[in-house]
Amino acid sequence: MAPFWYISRIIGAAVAALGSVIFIAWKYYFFRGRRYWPMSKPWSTSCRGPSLPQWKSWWVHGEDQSDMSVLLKYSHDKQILVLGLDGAGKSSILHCISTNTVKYSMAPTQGFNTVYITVDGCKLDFMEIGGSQNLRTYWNLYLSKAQVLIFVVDSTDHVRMPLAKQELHRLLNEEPQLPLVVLANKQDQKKALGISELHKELALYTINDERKFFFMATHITQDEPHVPKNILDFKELLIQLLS
Ligand SMILES: Nc1nc2c(ncn2[C@@H]2O[C@H](COP(=O)(O)OP(=O)(O)OP(=O)(O)O)[C@@H](O)[C@H]2O)c(=O)[nH]1
Ligand SMILES: [Mg+2]
Repeated sequence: MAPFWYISRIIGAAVAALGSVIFIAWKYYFFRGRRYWPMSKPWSTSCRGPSLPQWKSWWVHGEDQSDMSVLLKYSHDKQILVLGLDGAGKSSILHCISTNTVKYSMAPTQGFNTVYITVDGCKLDFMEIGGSQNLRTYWNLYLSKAQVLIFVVDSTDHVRMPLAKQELHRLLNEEPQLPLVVLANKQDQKKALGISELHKELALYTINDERKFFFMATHITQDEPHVPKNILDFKELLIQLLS
């Protein structure tokens, strides 16, 4: 009986050890291909999965809102919502403007992706929500807290242009006053639609006069050693718009 008990203890320990190894391997596999910029960087946070972002500066969550110091703490932050279909280039653009380096994002944003920049003591918080179909249902939830909506379009995606238009106008109907910047991205590509074509395809002529509206061509090419001028212009526009 004793050897059997001894062997069963050894098997039990082996199964536990194997379980740990499988768990570690699974964690490694799950996080290895993430699109998010490393968590160690102070300007970036991100989250996976279906849970909604708990972004403190996005709304004063879980704090006593009657306390004026709390309100003051967040009053200088500007929230910028970055949306657009999957693959449009949202993460790549955010990386570029927050780090001043050019690098394509490596994997689709599975949840949300936040970065910030500080300009003259004012913090600009960017929140990208992934553009895949399941995440688009969350887009509306963040509109009311945003000071500006950036909508990024892949200018080469002719097939999904009607879908991009539909999603954009759905958002615009929700917030008729919210300032809007549409970025016609991937303009480095030969098959990219031009600005006037996109203006028509996206029915941007229907945007009402009450809304502040800007339409810009952008591209990020990894071959270029420096941040493209169009991205710097976009950053400057945002600073002007929010100051
Ligand atoms: N040629 C070209 N490719 C670009 C440009 N911007 C982004 N890309 C490419 O498009 C891919 C998708 O870009 P992302 O930044 O991940 O797109 P996204 O909008 O964040 O996509 P989701 O996170 O899935 O919603 C990148 O991996 C790049 O390969 C651009 O201006 N020009
Ligand atoms: Mg992304």
